[in-house]
Amino acid sequence: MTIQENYQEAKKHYEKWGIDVDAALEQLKQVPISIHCWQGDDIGGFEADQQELSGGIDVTGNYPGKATTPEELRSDLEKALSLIPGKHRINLHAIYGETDGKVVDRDEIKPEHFKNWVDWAKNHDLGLDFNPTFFSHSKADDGLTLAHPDKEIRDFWIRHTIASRRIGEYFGKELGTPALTNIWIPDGYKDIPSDRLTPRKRLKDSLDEVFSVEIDEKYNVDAMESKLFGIGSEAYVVGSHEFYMGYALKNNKLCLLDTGHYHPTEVVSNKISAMLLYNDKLALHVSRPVRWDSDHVVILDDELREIGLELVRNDALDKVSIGLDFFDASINRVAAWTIGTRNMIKALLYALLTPNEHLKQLQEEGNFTERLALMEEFKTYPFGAIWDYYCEQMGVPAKEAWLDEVNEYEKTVLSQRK
Ligand SMILES: C[C@H](O)[C@H](O)[C@@H](O)C(=O)CO
Ligand SMILES: [Mn+2]
Repeated sequence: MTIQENYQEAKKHYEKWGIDVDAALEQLKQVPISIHCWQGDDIGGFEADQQELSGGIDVTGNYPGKATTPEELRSDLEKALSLIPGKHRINLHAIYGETDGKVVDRDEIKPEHFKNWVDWAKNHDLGLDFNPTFFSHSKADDGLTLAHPDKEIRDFWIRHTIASRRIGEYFGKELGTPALTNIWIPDGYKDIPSDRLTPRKRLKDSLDEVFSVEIDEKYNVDAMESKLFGIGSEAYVVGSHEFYMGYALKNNKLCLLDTGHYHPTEVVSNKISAMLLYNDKLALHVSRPVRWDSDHVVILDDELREIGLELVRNDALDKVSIGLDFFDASINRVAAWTIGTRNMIKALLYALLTPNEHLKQLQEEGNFTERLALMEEFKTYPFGAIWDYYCEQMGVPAKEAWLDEVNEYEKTVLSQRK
C-alpha cells in the first residue's frame, strides 16, 4: 500500500470519532516551532574572543562535524529544515553575531552583526527569535549577571539585554514577524544563601531598567525563563519560577517555561492551563531532562504528548510560542535537530487527532473508565500513517527516509570538516 492509500484507510478510523483529519493537517501547518541554532555547534557561537561554555549548562559528546562558522551552521540548519515538515523559526543567541573577526563586547552588539542571519532568514522564509547571552563571558565568571552585587557588572548586562531587545526589534521589522527575545540568566549560588531577597531585588531593578526602554511588541516580544538549579547554582537560583511569574504578570511580559527547569516530578504540561488563565501568552523551551536538566534530544514521550494535548485541547496554539532547547554532541547534530523537531510536530499532530471534546465530556460526566480506556486506545490508532502522509504532502521524507539524507550529508559535508 502507498502512503496515500494508508492515509485514506487511517483517516476512516479518526473520522468515526468526528475528527476532520485534513483540517487537522491544515492547522498543523500553521504552527511554527522555534528551532534553536545552538544544537548545531554545542553553544559555541562566533564571538572573536570565544570563551569556554559556562553558566551551569553543559554539552557532552564529541561527534565529528560540528559547525564552526556561520556558513556551516546555516548550511546544517538548511539540511535539517529540509527534513522537517512545515514553516518554522530559528532561535539565535547573542554569541552568534558576525563581526568580521573584530572583538565586540556583548554590550556593543548591534543589528548589523546579525544582517547575514536576516538575509538568510528572508531567503528561506523563516522568522527569527533571539536571546541575550549571559554565560561564557568573563563578567559572568562568578555566576552572577543582572543580579550581581557590583553595579558596574549589572549595568554591563543591562546594556547587553537592551542591545539584544533592539536586535529582536530589528528581526521583527525586517522579517514581518515579531521576535521573541528570551532572557535567561544563570544567577544563583552553589550553597545555601544567607540572603535570598537582596539578589532578587537587584534582578527586579535590573529588569525594570531593561524594560524602561520601550519596544513595540509588533516587532519584539520579551520573555523570561526561570530555572530551579544549575551546575554551580544548586542551592539557589535568583530567577526562580515564582520570581518571573510575578514579574511577568505585573509587567505584561511572557514567562518562558523550560521543561527541564522544574523539580523532577513537576511537569510543564500541568502548568500551561493554570498560567494561561492569568497570562495571555506563554513561551516554551521543550527539552528532555534525564535525571537533571540534561537537555537531551526531545523524544515522543508521555510528557511531550501531554504538552501537545494541553496546547490543542485548550485552544492555545496561538497563545504559546513553542521553542526547543536541547544540545547533544554525542550524535549527528543535524539528526538531533531533525529527531527533536519532528517529534514536537508529531506530538501536536497526535493531539489534533484526539477526540478532545468527547474526552472532556466524559470527564464532566464522571466517566473515568471510558476516559482512560479511550485515551489508551488512541495511542495505537494509525497515527503513523497520517504522519507519513503529512511529511509527503509537505515535501519532506516520510518515516526514517530522512536518515539516508543525513548520512549522505555527513559523508559529503560534515566528515570533510576539520
Ligand atoms: C542556551 C539556552 O539559552 C539555555 O539552554 C537556557 O535556555 C537554559 O535552558 C539554561 O538551562
Ligand atoms: Mn531553556
